[in-house]
Amino acid sequence: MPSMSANNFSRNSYHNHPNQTKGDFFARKQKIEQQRKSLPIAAVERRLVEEVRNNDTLIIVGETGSGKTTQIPQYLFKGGFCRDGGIIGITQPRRVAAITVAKRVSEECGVPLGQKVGYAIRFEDVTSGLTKIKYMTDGLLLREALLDPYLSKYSVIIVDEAHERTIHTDVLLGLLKNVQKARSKCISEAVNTDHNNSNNGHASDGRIDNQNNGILKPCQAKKYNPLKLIIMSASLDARVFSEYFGGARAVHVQGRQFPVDIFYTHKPETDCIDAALITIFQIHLEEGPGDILVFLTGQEEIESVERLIHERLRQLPECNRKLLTFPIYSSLPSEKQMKVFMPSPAGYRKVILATNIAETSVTIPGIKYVVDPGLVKARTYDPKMGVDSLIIVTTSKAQALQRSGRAGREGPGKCYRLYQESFFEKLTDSTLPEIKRCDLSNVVLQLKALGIDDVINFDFIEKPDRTAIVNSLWSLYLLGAVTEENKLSDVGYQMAKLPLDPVYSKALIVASQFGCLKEMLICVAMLSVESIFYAPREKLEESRNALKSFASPDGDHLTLVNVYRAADEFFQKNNMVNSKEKAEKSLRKWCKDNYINSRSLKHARDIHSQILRNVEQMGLRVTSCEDDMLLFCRCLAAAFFLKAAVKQPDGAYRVTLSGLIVQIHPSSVLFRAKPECIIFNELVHTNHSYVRNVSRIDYLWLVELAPHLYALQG
Ligand SMILES: Nc1ncnc2c1ncn2[C@@H]1O[C@H](COP(=O)(O)OP(=O)(O)OP(=O)(O)O)[C@@H](O)[C@H]1O
Repeated sequence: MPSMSANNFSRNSYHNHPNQTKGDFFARKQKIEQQRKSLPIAAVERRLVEEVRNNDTLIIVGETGSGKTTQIPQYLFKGGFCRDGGIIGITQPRRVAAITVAKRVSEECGVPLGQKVGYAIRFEDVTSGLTKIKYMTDGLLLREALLDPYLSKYSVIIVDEAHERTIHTDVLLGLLKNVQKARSKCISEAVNTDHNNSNNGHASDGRIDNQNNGILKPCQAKKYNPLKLIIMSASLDARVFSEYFGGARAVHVQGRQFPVDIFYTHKPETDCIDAALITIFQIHLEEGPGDILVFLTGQEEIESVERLIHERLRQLPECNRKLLTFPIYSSLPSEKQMKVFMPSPAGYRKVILATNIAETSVTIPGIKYVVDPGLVKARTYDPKMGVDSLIIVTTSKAQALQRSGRAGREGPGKCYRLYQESFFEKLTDSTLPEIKRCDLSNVVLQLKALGIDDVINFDFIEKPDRTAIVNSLWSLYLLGAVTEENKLSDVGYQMAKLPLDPVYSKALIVASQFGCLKEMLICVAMLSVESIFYAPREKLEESRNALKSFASPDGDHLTLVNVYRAADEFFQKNNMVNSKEKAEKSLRKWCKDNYINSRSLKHARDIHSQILRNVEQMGLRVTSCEDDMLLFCRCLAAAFFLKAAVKQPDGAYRVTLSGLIVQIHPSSVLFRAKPECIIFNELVHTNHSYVRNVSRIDYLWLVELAPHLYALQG
């Protein structure tokens, strides 16, 4: 093992715009005021507001930490952009950023969160009638467009961190371009519109009047102001966005608040984990105070680095052990995620072990050092096989820049890149847009529901792979969402209304016909959250035993239903004799005793209530199949027939549609039972192809219940 001093870094000074006045000794409010004033963006407040006034679309590129996300919405509010009742909406690619930035801005404005400043993410809306500055995920705004195609309540929409090019951002850009055109046209032409049609382009049942491939009809001129659109990032290629928006103006905000020194290694590193550990300890033992943020590829890597840090700490003298670790990754319960934002106790140094969830937008107080091995786990999708793979790839330059930008937000910072400078030069400028590497069924369904029938010719900023679109259309057709004429069917329209993946939406519709919607609602809610079961490495045996008490011989779906019902029964019993708070506290203890992730369960309960409301509004029949498990398993086959697999002589499984050979994931209750035929919800590729969330079915049910696919296969 290399010694702790093995990492040698060459220094590459990065930026120097020191402006470190920080009112440590003032009261918090004064300190915040001071901080705001010292942000580079504060110097150009007036100019920026003018630019927005003069341009309907504006691209703003400014260094990380310069104040774009937190300040621009406040400047625009002050500049009168909400005067006519309009809202300023800011989209973020990640939930954690939407939440934490909204919290910060509400604090800066001195108002409780959810009033003037709020946030909305899927299944969580912290806004009110008073909200004027609304942070949200890009996916959420996309769903809002389904109900309100003109996004009429917004006067300004800011697409932040556009360089990330998430699938939702790309689709949003196309929609926003459309909305903007329609709203401007309303004003300039003041066309003679049908004043009786108060639903603005929606047919009487709420559907978009789809005459012209989603191009919105000019609407009542008096009703809308033009939509101001701002595209923002620290690291985007302004030219691409400007061209897409017909030569939109781009402005660059110069300067950063604090410098970040970048260091590279002299030699290539062969073991990234070891190199990261060495660097963490170098910083801890040799550098001044300040917390450390380390970028790792996933939960497993984070857990092993955390374990190794604790092992190495034990070898150090007592006085050097004041180092605390905090993990953050997407499936971590959010109360644990939020712990990274708490200040470290006096005398201690915090090490945050993060995936790229902490890469953009967020400010983690106390971070002075960033350790960046230059790797990221990226999702890729093979449309032919229907396989989602998570593979480790090198970051782009844009990602490296974002990562280093997490330091230097409260004072000068340092970023240690665990690769050579020559390697950095070879990195691609930006990451491959998600739309080019993801399953598109959900997007295609949403676009169709928005009236865009010809998805292939939709004005994407960058066209997705044609095969991927065609395959998504094929799956939607098999699910009954799209007709043979390539139109959205009634079922498809119902599916698009639900905030779920198309297969899950379809499962709810099928279950109402089978008479087991109560069970399917639970099942879908539980499948929509990550990591219901909690299996700490040191208590694997105990957690497995706990799982056995809920396990159903029919598979993971009924096991999830059993967990949910047991928890609900426990809660209801307690709630009869105790207050709700006490009953919730007991439920958390029950979860802990049963190795269940209480936050995920709570999330599932919330999702359950929301989708229950949704299906009731849609008029679906919510009944239970009681003890008729056979009926429920048949329903699973009817709902999830697109993902079925048959056992092979060697115990592996052959996926019926693609022919791919897969294994049942060890976390499944059917891992050992190995039934003849299964349906599953998830196919992941790590070192093997695994299927997760698996249930036992009879192959003949597929032929009977999905004849359009299986009768042909014989
Ligand atoms: N939660 C917070 N706690 C303390 N300071 C904060 C917080 N959020 C923001 N700040 C301060 O405000 C500055 C500007 O943050 P902001 O997110 O607006 O920058 P940005 O230009 O959008 O950066 P990025 O491109 O990295 O998203 C930060 O550098 C930091 O000094």
